Amino acid sequence: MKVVIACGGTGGHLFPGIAVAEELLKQGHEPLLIISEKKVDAEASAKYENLRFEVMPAVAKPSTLSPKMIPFLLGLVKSIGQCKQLLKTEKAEVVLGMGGFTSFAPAYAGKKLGLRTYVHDSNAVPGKTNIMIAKYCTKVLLGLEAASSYFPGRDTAVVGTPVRGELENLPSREEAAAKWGLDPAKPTLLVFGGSQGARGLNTLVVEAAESLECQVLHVAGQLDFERVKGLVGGREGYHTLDFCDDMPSAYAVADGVICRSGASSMTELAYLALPSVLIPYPYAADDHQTANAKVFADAGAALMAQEKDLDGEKLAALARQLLPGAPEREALVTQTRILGEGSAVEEIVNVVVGETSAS
Ligand SMILES: CC(=O)N[C@H]1[C@@H](OP(=O)(O)OP(=O)(O)OC[C@H]2O[C@@H](n3ccc(=O)[nH]c3=O)[C@H](O)[C@@H]2O)O[C@H](CO)[C@@H](O)[C@@H]1O
Repeated sequence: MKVVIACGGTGGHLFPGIAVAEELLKQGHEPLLIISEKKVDAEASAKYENLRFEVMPAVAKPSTLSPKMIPFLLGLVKSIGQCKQLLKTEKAEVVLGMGGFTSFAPAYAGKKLGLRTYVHDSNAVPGKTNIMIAKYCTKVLLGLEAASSYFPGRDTAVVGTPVRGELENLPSREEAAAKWGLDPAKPTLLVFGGSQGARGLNTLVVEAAESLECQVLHVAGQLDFERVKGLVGGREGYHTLDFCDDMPSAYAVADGVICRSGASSMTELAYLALPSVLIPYPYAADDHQTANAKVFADAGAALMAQEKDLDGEKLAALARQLLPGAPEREALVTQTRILGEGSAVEEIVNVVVGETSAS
């Protein structure tokens, strides 16, 4: 079956799309991934030589009264035309949008051509674009049950969020520690701020680490890397990097994680049963990262704190609970593992290739 997957713009849309494409390929189907012109898409897709990618311009929607609205609408019309052409040339049978604005034109074009069309939303509070796209879709696929109420009258299915295939086989802790110049025998925290990094979180972690007895692998993000490196100085057992293109090795050395509550990051934590402190990105649309983090915190699968309520000392007290030997750690691991059960990739592929009629 020929399936076009629109998934660019951010790691949180791209990696789940790649995971679905890899499974489709394994099952003998023919996926094609539409990604955006953004650097993050080019970098992340480069290592998947087995997959076919098509770059399409995607412009984020400006606010309704913005003067940018007219060029945006013209761009959108053009983009829909290009997508229709691509779907026809590709002889696509199904369109799957992994969410966000890069999904709009492909999903709309697919609907107009009479193809089965799906959109996936991984957050507890779905994006406005996805709510808009939903009316052109055969079915809306959700990462978290909490999002169902935002799609009244639509056919929805809670399928979870796909995890990248490369996390199936982590390197050994020893190999991973050697890669980062860390000691495999020492407790280790992994810190990252989503695919775009996080200045406030970075500062808090550097402060907290001063009183923690553990190593730190800190992915600071490209924009904040030099500043964080300066703050850390030559501290032993503290490895800072700008972007991590080897998350399996990063997770393999970690006993616990401090990160934002983006849906893909959280899905990976659950899949690997890693305990975490989740610090929602304060400016995320509709505060959806707080809603995401609450799902894990309410299940006892993670600790959660707002950036504004934290200082170095408070964060250190939370992070200590993630380290081996801490009495709280075992329950967090158990609950996280429960949330990681089931395979979203399989469920999505079953829906996408299994259904036969458009609604
Ligand atoms: C600020 C914001 O609005 N972020 C949203 C964005 O997430 P964003 O893409 O920022 O974050 P996610 O947590 O969903 O995904 C991050 C992905 O990037 C990977 N990674 C991260 C750092 C790194 O150095 N290398 C690397 O590979 C992680 O392993 C993960 O797979 O889309 C998600 C899906 O709609 C939302 O849930 C997030 O809330």
